[in-house]
Amino acid sequence: MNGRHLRVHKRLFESFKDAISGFLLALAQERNLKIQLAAAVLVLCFSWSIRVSLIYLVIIFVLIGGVISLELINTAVERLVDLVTKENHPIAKAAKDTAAAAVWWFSVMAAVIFIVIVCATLFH
Ligand SMILES: Nc1ncnc2c1ncn2[C@@H]1O[C@H](COP(=O)(O)OP(=O)(O)OP(=O)(O)O)[C@@H](O)[C@H]1O
Repeated sequence: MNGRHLRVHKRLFESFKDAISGFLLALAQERNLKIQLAAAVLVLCFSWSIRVSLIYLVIIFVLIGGVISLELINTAVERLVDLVTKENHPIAKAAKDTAAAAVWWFSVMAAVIFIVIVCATLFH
């Protein structure tokens, strides 16, 4: 392996390390993220117990990934807003509330899709 390849691998490894430490920091600081991860474990256990099909399981993993990813982006927006201003500002509020709305929308849609999957599995 030459020097250029080693550098590329090192950079890749560093960015994985940064992403994992960002995730662990958010997990330590955000109650919502802990709740969502706990809910994800329950959803996966329940899905396994009713023997959902492989394709439904893949969809459930995508939905869980979507909720967690959006929560992490929401957390990043909150941090950025807090960095920009400590004051009460309507635009700061709009930014935080809009980011929170993104999580809310995806979570509601994920819950609806999960209910459809459960019904389709139990009553097909
Ligand atoms: N600088 C600000 N100016 C105006 N309103 C703000 C400001 N910071 C926060 N808020 C309001 O307070 C709410 C809670 O903000 P906070 O930063 O405490 O997020 P949070 O409670 O950690 O949110 P979440 O539960 O989504 O993690 C925001 O959604 C927003 O409506």
